[in-house]
Amino acid sequence: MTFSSLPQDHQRRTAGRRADALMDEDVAWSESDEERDGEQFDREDRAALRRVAGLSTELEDVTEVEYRRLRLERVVLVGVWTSGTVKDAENSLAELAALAETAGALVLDGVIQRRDKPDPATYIGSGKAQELRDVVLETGADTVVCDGELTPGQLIHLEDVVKVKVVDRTALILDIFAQHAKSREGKAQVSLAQMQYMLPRLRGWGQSLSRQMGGGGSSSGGGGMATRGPGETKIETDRRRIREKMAKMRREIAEMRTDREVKRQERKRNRVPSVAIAGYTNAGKSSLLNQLTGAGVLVENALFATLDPTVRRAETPSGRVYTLTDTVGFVRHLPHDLVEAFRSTMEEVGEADLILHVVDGSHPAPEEQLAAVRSVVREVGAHDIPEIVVVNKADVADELTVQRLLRQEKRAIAVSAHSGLGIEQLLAWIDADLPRPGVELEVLVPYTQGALVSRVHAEGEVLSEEHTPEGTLLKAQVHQELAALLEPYAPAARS
Ligand SMILES: Nc1nc2c(ncn2[C@@H]2O[C@H](COP(=O)(O)OP(=O)(O)OP(=O)(O)O)[C@@H](O)[C@H]2O)c(=O)[nH]1
Ligand SMILES: [Mg+2]
Repeated sequence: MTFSSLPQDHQRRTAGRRADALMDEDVAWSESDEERDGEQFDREDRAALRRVAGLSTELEDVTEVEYRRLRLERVVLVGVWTSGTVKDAENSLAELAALAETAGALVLDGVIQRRDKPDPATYIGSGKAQELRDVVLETGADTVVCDGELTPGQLIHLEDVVKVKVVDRTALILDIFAQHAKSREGKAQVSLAQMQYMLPRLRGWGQSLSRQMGGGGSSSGGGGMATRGPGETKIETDRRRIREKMAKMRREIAEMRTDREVKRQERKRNRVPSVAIAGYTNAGKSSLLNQLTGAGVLVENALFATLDPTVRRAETPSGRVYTLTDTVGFVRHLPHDLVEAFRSTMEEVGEADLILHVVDGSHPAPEEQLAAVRSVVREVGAHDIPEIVVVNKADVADELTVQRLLRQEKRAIAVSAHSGLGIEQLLAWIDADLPRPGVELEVLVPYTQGALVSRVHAEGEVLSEEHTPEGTLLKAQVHQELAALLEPYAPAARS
């Protein structure tokens, strides 16, 4: 069953509105109990009611639990503007629109209400909620998306007023992640976050359901519809099953993590420096990875195109080898459950030697994006890792914005992952910022040990190289392990 098909609160639906909508009344409905009670419905209401087919209060499989999936819906956006300028509020709603479209919805309209804080009962004020109902009717929307995380109560109450499905930003982001996750680990992480989100809301919706189904004040005397709601016991059972499922999921994720951990440890042991590409969603992280390494990672003008970290081997202009990791994009108000679920993935960022923080220079509010990313990066404990701010899309960005960012950020560079502008310099910066290997030595490596020389090039930093009759005379900085291997070739005088 899907919760999205829960009956709207039709008992309390007043008639009279839009009598014209009844002109093409569906015959099936003219025979319903409610109709005989003299109630009339809007076309949207009827459509919503009709979706009830197959409604079951039984949770067959908790993984099937739906939490208002948002796909191919016709949506109206609504935001509460509490602080900042009107421009900020509009940007936020524009981002919500991009998110909704990424989830596969069609955005019909968007409204913002100026308030000190969201209404505790209905998110927007009750008067505005009525206006929103009108917008819903005018546009023929079947879903309202709120630009925030709503309490279970707010979701229910607002649904009561607008009479269509209401979802919040968190559910929307979870939905996009669910659609985009490809790896087993990614899918499991999203599922876990969805269940976490669902848990408190299950109760709310359960109550709503029982109120609707057994609800008082029904003119049909409470005999027509089910008189028994799913009841607390039923909800408790569902919640327990979800919790069990979550525990199992956590164990599975922990196992999958081990595998990746092993690989990461291996890279660490081999002293391969790692560079993580982090940044706001759609900033051009994957494009940059492709530009820097020639990898064919999926690039899409959609939010959260990348959900699984991709690791690529790369080489600096001077020949040092490092790994470059593409990561999940960030977004403002990333649901906390999701941050938790993706913690292991984000730890890739947390353990990097250098972070390339990509920001879309053509975005109206790049500073906000930088701040949003940093707040999550802090959460995974990656705050003291050196960072290069990569102002991307310089080919289309406003020159003044780019200059402003370059001024504000300590170590920032303007590039275009498309045209290649600035990439050469960025590569040089990466080279310079990679951790220096610890041991400086001078060795004379016989030509029979060519492999060792190659390793010095790849893993260390060659300061000078000379080909003598006896072998390669190298002055280089290398890590401990390599230094030990080179030990036999150090001229006795110097060791
Ligand atoms: N004009 C311009 N567009 C760019 C540039 N780099 C990336 N884009 C576009 O920006 C969009 C997002 O690029 P991606 O590389 O997928 O961005 P991402 O940061 O990996 O996004 P997610 O994985 O969704 O978080 C795509 O439409 C790219 O073509 C650039 O330098 N200039
Ligand atoms: Mg990407």
